[in-house]
Amino acid sequence: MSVLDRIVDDTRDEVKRRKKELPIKELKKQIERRSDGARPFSEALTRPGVSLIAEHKRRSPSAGFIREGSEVKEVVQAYERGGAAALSILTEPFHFAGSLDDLREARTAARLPILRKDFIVHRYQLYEAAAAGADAILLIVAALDVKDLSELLHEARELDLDALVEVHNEEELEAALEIEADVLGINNRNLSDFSVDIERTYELLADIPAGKTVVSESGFRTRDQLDELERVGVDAVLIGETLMRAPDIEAAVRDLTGFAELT
Ligand SMILES: O=P(O)(O)OC[C@@H](O)[C@@H](O)c1c[nH]c2ccccc12
Repeated sequence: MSVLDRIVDDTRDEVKRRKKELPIKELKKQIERRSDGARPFSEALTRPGVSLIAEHKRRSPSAGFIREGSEVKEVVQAYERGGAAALSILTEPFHFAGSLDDLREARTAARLPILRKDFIVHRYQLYEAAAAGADAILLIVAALDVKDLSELLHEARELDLDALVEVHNEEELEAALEIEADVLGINNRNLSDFSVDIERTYELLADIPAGKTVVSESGFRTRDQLDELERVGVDAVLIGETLMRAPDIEAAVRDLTGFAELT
């Protein structure tokens, strides 16, 4: 069984448990009560230059603990000050040590739009995301069949959530285009064996029609790499590990975004 399959199985069990604990109709009430408006996620990615989606990730199956006991507030405020365009908050509990509380905390600590980074397999999770204050959700094509993918994408739109639809190969890209995803994520990391190859982005980019918003995900470290993405027309980049490991997070973000410090 691949790691992805295991995470998806764990997620299905966890969703069953949570649905009993807090029924979807309660989440709907919470969503109605939300007073603060949605923050535009996909718009934030299409500004000039490569937009940075900065990710909060305490641990990962490939790297183990990255920043143990990380304080969300501290990290996301450094991301915002450094010039990130949006936040990605890992909420998966068992393999990434994240939670929806992390997302809620990010929401109050910073003003940037937020992506709920998780393994979405059930509509319940969309309602959870909206209730916790997410502006966007991740849909991983490798984890879903086309019918579920399409239903989740449409239901997300009804909830005013943007969807980042993640692909890793041609076949997955075709599925994402078939369901008319607007925001496509090319994951350079293979979720079955964790190997990372940034070339993946350049290979798949050639088959993406004009008008789509493209995000390149995983494995980035330097400004030069981002310049190259900008040159070929990629809209945004998603970076986690490099930033979470940085001793001075704000400075690391500035180095990548070229965002000048105000004096
Ligand atoms: O930490 P990195 O190499 O900068 O990668 C970030 C992000 O792309 C990665 O965390 C990711 C991409 N797709 C995912 C799906 C689930 C969990 C995590 C991910």
